[in-house]
Amino acid sequence: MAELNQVEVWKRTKTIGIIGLGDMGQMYAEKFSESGWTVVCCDREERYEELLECSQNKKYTILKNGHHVSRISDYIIYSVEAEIIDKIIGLYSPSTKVGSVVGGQTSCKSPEIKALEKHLPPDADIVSVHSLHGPGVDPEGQPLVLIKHRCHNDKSFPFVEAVMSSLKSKHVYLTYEEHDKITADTQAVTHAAFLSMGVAWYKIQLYPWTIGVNRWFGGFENVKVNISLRIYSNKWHVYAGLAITNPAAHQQIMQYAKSATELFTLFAQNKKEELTQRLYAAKEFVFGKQEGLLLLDDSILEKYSLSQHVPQEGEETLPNSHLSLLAIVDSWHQLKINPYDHIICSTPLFRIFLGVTEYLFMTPDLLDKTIDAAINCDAFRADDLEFVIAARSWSSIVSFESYDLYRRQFEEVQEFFKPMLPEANVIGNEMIKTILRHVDQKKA
Ligand SMILES: NC(=O)C1=CN([C@@H]2O[C@H](COP(=O)(O)OP(=O)(O)OC[C@H]3O[C@@H](n4cnc5c(N)ncnc54)[C@H](OP(=O)(O)O)[C@@H]3O)[C@@H](O)[C@H]2O)C=CC1
Ligand SMILES: O=C(O)C(=O)Cc1ccc(O)cc1
Repeated sequence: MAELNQVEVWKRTKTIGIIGLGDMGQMYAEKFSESGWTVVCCDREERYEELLECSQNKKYTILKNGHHVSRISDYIIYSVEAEIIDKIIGLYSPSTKVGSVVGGQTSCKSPEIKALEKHLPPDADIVSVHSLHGPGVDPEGQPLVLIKHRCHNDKSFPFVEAVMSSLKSKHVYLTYEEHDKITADTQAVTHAAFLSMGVAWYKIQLYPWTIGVNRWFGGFENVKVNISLRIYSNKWHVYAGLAITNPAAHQQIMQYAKSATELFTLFAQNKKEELTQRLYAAKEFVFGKQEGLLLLDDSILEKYSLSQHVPQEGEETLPNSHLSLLAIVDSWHQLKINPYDHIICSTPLFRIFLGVTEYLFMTPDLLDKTIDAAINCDAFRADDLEFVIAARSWSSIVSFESYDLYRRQFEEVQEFFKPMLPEANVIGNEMIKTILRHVDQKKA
């Protein structure tokens, strides 16, 4: 990190440029300018007047387009859709200020780095970043990946670090290859699981929180519903981009669908012994060396329900087969991934997903009860079947690299849940805050 004096000099003399003033770009513009940096930004030129209008009380300046931003900025961040990153970098690169540093904020780094190498003038340095959380989460303490890719000037990297320190995030230093491998393991599969739950509920036309305590009730189910709806309240391109552009993610998502299919087949064939052996082997591989307190427990999640129903005495919740959670642990085992290795570079959603699977596998008797429910209780069979079909369908869409189908499937489900999204976001935010606080306390 640079000396304080040096940072103050940079703050007075350097300009930060942001191309793409969507959710993430806007968050960066606000945080950097609030910390005293000079920030200029733009979105598509058609939005210039509108953005000028609504940025009147802001500390950052709106410019007409990426050429205007690029020619005066010392650090330029491209914060646009992953699908168009090559095109946009190609468009504005000729205007890059001589000797500046350039990077991007897309969620998968190989295409971004390739585009920067291909289009930037050779005097520009390349440092890319990735905040591992959505725009609604406070960046303080969250992982922020910094990729020092090409630095002729030894001040370039400390300069970018100084800018980024405005976010108060935890800096994680990786190469772009390491970044993409890890985020395929963490983000892409996590999203595949919750996206598949959403499709399954949509296909059976069920708002899971509306059917009383009989099914989809309790802490686990709150996590599934809240996180799934949280993903569907975001923009489709964020999830499509990070899954489709990352080749490592294709393999992971395919394995997740395969694990879900194979476990479901064991349920349907009544093969309890085989199922038990397979899940215990996965448990040993993933959680065998875990000691100490669990990341999460069911009781802290119980209050975050979208349901208005107050449980009455004598009302019992049927045990769920938790296929979506069994399948993730099985796929970690099949791919020999230790999810704890990635916690340093993980998103809140991944930590929550790991927390609930850990709870399921490590709480005495819970896994056995779940296996028993999967084999002997058919209350969730139809839902599980829809889940398997949904997981396979997402896996095909991603491996065929179809942005169009991804968008159509995502938006169909988004439309179904639309009336509940604002409320789900409020509850989901509270749940995430509590969980993160809880996980931090346990880690401490
Ligand atoms: N949202 C999240 O949770 C996170 C997202 N990311 C990544 O950050 C990037 C941005 O995401 P996010 O902010 O959520 O997405 P948004 O869609 O909110 O923002 C992207 C913005 O870039 C604009 N844009 C498109 N073309 C141009 C152009 N030629 N010049 C200037 N602006 C342009 C888009 O306009 P238009 O909509 O009209 O196309 C849009 O406003 C993505 O690559 C995403 O993967 C990273 C971490 C978290
Ligand atoms: O936490 C998650 O997985 C999210 O859904 C938010 C998100 C989306 C894209 C990113 O590149 C980083 C974070």
